[in-house]
Amino acid sequence: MKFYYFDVYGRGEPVRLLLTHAKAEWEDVRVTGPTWQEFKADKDKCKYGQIPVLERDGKYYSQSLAILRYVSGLHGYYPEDLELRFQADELTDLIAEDFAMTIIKKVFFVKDEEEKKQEWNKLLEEHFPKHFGFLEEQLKGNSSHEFLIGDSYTMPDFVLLSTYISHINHPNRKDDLQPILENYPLLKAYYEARTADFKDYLDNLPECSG
Ligand SMILES: N[C@@H](CCC(=O)N[C@@H](CS)C(=O)NCC(=O)O)C(=O)O
Repeated sequence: MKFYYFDVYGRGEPVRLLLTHAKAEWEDVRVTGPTWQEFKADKDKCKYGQIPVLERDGKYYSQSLAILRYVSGLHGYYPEDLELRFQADELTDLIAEDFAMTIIKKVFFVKDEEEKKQEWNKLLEEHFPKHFGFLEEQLKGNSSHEFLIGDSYTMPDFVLLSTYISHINHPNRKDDLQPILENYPLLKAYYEARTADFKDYLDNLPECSG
């Protein structure tokens, strides 16, 4: 398998984490400049002119969350039970779209520095406490408290872990976010335990802006 994405965490990191945890055979292809223009123009590989794209056995797959579901199914992280599968989908959409993409849209895509600062402060006051609260409740309601669903990794765990890399422990953002996390003890313990599972990966992780 080859996973094509820019040299950022963004929409690609959950898939990278999942394939790493699964010990899958895969190549992390970080597309840049001229390679990107060439790849984007190739409609057989990059159907929608956007990445992430997954290549497997000569086929190309698009859309980050569809790819995530696909590799989750391949590697046993997508529950068979319909109710649990719904929970996995629900949490994945909540974390990937409502929690993480909102941060990107409200802050990273804003060009004006003053406006960016104001939006970031608003996220610190409202967005992070709200989403940390949702996640704390989910962990509280799960008998193991160690994972989002059941007692082992499922798809949304990789999405949540990727928020730690992109935001909560990111050198540019952790001083603002870690004090807020102190109010959510189960979530804090979750991040500590889960990142410990990825120690080697995290020690060798390329530093990206987000
Ligand atoms: N809904 C798509 C969105 C993909 C997307 O917006 N990709 C961005 C990078 S995060 C991209 O390829 N941007 C370059 C471009 O559109 O030319 C997904 O989730 O995969």
